[in-house]
Amino acid sequence: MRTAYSVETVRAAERELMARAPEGALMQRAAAGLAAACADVLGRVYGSRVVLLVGSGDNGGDALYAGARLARRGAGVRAVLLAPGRAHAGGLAALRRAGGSVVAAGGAEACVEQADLVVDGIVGIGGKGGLREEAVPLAEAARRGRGVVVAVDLPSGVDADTGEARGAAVRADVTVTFGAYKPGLLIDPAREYAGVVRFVDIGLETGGARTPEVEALQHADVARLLPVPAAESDKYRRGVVGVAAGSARYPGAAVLAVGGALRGGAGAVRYVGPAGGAVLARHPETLVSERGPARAGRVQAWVVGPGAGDDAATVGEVLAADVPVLIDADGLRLAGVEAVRARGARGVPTLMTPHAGEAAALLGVEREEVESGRLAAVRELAGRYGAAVLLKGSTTLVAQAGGGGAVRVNPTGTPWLATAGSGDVLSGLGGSLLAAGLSAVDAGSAAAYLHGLAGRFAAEGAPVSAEDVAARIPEAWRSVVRG
Ligand SMILES: NC(=O)C1=CN([C@@H]2O[C@H](COP(=O)(O)OP(=O)(O)OC[C@H]3O[C@@H](n4cnc5c(N)ncnc54)[C@H](O)[C@@H]3O)[C@@H](O)[C@H]2O)[C@@H](O)CC1
Ligand SMILES: [K+]
Repeated sequence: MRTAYSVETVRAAERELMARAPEGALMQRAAAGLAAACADVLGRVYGSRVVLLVGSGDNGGDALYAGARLARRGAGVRAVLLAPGRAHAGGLAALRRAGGSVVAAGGAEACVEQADLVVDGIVGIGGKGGLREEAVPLAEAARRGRGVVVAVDLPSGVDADTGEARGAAVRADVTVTFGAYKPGLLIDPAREYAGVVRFVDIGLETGGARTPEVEALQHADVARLLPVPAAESDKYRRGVVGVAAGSARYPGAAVLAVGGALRGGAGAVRYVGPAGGAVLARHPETLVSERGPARAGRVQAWVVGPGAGDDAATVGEVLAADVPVLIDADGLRLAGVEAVRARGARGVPTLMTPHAGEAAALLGVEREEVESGRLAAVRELAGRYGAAVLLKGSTTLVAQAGGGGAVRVNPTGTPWLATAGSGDVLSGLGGSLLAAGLSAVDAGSAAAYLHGLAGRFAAEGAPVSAEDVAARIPEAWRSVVRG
């Protein structure tokens, strides 16, 4: 599990460690890790041109000390001080002792453009808002220039806690982060500014009583969650998932949701709705019922909503059931807050799976607001509905019912998944995992993980259809289980 902690938590852990470690030790550990990462990206340090963008805090101090290390190895290191009177004194002295120099911020763009390596030490976790005016031309020059941009701790200008990038920010190729991941390094849009993230252990202890703000499952975590049939399992013991989806107008949504459900570990898929013919033609193993959800026979979980059109009655019937329910697409619009909250009060799990547009409609805000503040949006929705919420997107997030605790972020997504019907497959897959007995958050995050991997396998650099994604789920499953 990869965990990310809020700035407040990181600061508390730092204070604890600083009380035990020798003066300045943490910054030296950070600088040593940073310098090693810079040397890696440079390949050859001797004779290289390095420019440090240095702000007024310890983030700039890290850059200066790392710059001193590179200068001692023969790099030509120049520091651009954005707040000349307030640059880290010890770091600056170290850089000068090592033969580095300082250039004035005004007119430093050309120097930045020509560098082999630009180190962004403008701000770290102490940053507020986007880049300040004087830093913007330098960040732009770094992006235009020929060199590699390495951000110290996080790209300056992005919000460490939320993943927001509301103003101008540095675009890094590599971010070297210290002690703990910060949520902004895992959540878009900030994640995109970070490039490849490298972690440097400085001895920070974030485990124990400290709750991560965000966590990302990895292969081994997902492998532990996936259901494995026992010798005595029959299809009913493995769980039956009901899919109430599709309409005369959108039969395809039903076919795709069933396709996802069949590959999600439930023992059987029961389909209810007007697209039974289309479903059977594509998936003959489906149990098709002509009757509504309440009389369709036993299921251990329901998926409702994909392609449902305006069929509020079916959604209402599914929500009344005392088994876990995954609500997607049209179902999200048709499910009243009270009906969903009542399920929470009865102790039956609900997982809602909106994309940003659907989440925006439910929250009554603009889509852009959800996209730029994904973490806040997913927590807010999970709070309002008292349900687990999976917010789809380039970095899919899953919040537990109520919106508190650690939010899961899915690391396997690919932009190729932004294709029609891909969400229907995800809903079936998630519902199947619910039926197999996973909690709403586990089912949602394992489904997103497998779905992302399947999307990557299907795409391999080319466009994919939702059916391709569904077909590659078994391969994703195998790759997760084999580790
Ligand atoms: N505290 C520790 O134990 C360690 C801290 N380290 C480094 O220290 C950083 C945190 O240092 P600080 O607390 O000094 O904070 P920062 O270096 O992030 O920045 C704080 C300074 O930047 C100014 N500032 C705020 N927002 C700004 C903006 N948008 N544009 C320009 N300037 C802005 C503030 O006025 C303040 O002077 C970490 O990110 C990490 O790089 C590392 O050395 C590891 C150890
Ligand atoms: K930085």
